[in-house]
Amino acid sequence: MAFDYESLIKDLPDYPEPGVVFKDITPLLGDAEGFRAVVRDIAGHFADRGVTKVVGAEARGFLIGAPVAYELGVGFVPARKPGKLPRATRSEDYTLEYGTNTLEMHLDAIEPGDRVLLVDDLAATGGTAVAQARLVEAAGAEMVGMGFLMELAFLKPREVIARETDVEVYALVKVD
Ligand SMILES: O=P(O)(O)OC[C@H]1O[C@H](OP(=O)(O)OP(=O)(O)O)[C@H](O)[C@@H]1O
Ligand SMILES: Nc1ncnc2[nH]cnc12
Repeated sequence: MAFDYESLIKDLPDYPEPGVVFKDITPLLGDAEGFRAVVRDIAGHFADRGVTKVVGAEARGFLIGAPVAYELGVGFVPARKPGKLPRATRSEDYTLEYGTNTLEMHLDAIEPGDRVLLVDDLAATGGTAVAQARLVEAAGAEMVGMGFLMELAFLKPREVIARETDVEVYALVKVD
């Protein structure tokens, strides 16, 4: 039977600002069986796509993206908030449900010919995913898919992502 992810994702109304219902995944991450199921489900879904790198955004994208990369047997590339990566970077600005931000990636982290899977805990507006897709494409590599634990479907992230790239978007939990 499929794991009941939703029972371990807690809703916090009006966090971090009024009107936003924050999805807290820390109970799921803290559950050995649930955490392993998330990682194996996303990695298994993309296992036969020739992925050579997994990209994940600071901070929650690291928590799921890095173990998915390990499970797939490929490298992990961090997309970080400004000023955190020590060498030359590319950067992209983006908007999200509660503000704006910038993500940076090392110039040499991804090469032409790489086949990249993006992994994150959640797609809300889709802005964070689009910023990462732009960084991957600017490096001359190919996006092969996006895997999320959760999709806030009412914010229509798939529409925003589809304007940028036609890769498959896979989400374990859909919130309408
Ligand atoms: O689809 P979007 O509207 O772009 O939102 C999704 C992003 O928002 C959250 O990260 P956040 O920027 O809050 O940073 P954190 O992981 O450091 O908490 C989440 O982990 C996703 O990366
Ligand atoms: N509602 C939400 N809950 C948790 N993380 C988020 N990132 C963007 N929107 C979010």
